[in-house]
Amino acid sequence: MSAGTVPLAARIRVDRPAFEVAVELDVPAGTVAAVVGPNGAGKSTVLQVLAGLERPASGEIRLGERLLTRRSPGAPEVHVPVEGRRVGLLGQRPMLFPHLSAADNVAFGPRAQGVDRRTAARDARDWLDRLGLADLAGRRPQRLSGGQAQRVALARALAARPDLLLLDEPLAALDARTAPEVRQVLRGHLRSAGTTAVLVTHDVLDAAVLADQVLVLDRGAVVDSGPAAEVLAMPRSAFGAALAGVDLIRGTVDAPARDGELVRLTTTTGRTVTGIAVGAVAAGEAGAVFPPSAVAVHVRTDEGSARNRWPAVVAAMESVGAAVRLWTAGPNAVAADVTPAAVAELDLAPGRPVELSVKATEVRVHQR
Ligand SMILES: Nc1ncnc2c1ncn2[C@@H]1O[C@H](COP(=O)(O)OP(=O)(O)OP(=O)(O)O)[C@@H](O)[C@H]1O
Repeated sequence: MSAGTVPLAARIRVDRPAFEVAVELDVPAGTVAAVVGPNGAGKSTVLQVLAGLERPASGEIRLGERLLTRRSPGAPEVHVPVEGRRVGLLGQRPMLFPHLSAADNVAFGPRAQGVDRRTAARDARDWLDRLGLADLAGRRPQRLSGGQAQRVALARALAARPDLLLLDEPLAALDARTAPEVRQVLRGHLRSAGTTAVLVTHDVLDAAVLADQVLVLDRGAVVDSGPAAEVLAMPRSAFGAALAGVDLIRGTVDAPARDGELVRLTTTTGRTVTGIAVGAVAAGEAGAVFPPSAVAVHVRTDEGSARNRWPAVVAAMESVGAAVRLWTAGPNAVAADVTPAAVAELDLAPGRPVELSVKATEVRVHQR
């Protein structure tokens, strides 16, 4: 962590036509928080408010010792304007100045802050060098590839030495070959320089590779949050489970269990799921998580109730690599991976009644 690295603490409420966006964010100095969630959940709204482009209905934003925003009854309003916040923003598109070279684009921020021309030029070269772009310093943006331009944009954002870096889908516009390369550059920088950052992404890989903590936003509310590894391994929300590529069934546990013991939960529709307790599980709400590859699909027999065997109806199917992923219909829908041969043999298609089974040893029951 560099000496100037500071933590972010934000509590904000923003009114939107359909709902209120209410988020509390605590990002320790030098760490990265990823904000994920369905379209329209309020992710960009959070970044807009952090950047100072929009005032919240109420709330407070602190960056280290500095109070950037305050709107609360009885206290004078504080709103540090965008240019005074020391907050950098990297969006999907690089938005470089077309008439300036890569180096001049990077030097622009420091120059605007009053840094002398020679120092700004030297710093710009240093940043380009660090991001592996030294050879491209003299190039204009139209002669850069998408990945190179995005790295220049990152250098430009960093050269202004922001206390907080906001990343809004920074890799979304890059092709499948370039995105991993820029992701690595970003990761290297975020780890070594220890920049405090908030990242909005739709890509689970970004969250897994770049983030220390993950917040899942749905209709403006935080429905899950915690260390990235935990949120992805043991999601609490349907969106988090879909993002992590696992099945999640929520229900209630009535007999507590210790770590590693078998424990049973019952859903609101009366289905029971048995799995292995992860940590101590108390009576009350819990989630059962398992990979789609652990779900076996059978022809429906309606033969009683073996453990973790449920009737279901196929709702949708899609090829995923060499497997076929199917989703079942209704509440507690699950995804199951089957072979193309099984699809033919069981005559699987949307609308088809089937039976699903999962071994209890493949199910993890958690109460994060
Ligand atoms: N300036 C605005 N004024 C009023 N409503 C807005 C404004 N910006 C966005 N909204 C609405 O607020 C809600 C949240 O939008 P927001 O862009 O924050 O979501 P998001 O999670 O970033 O979505 P996406 O993943 O599609 O980018 C949406 O319903 C959107 O239509």
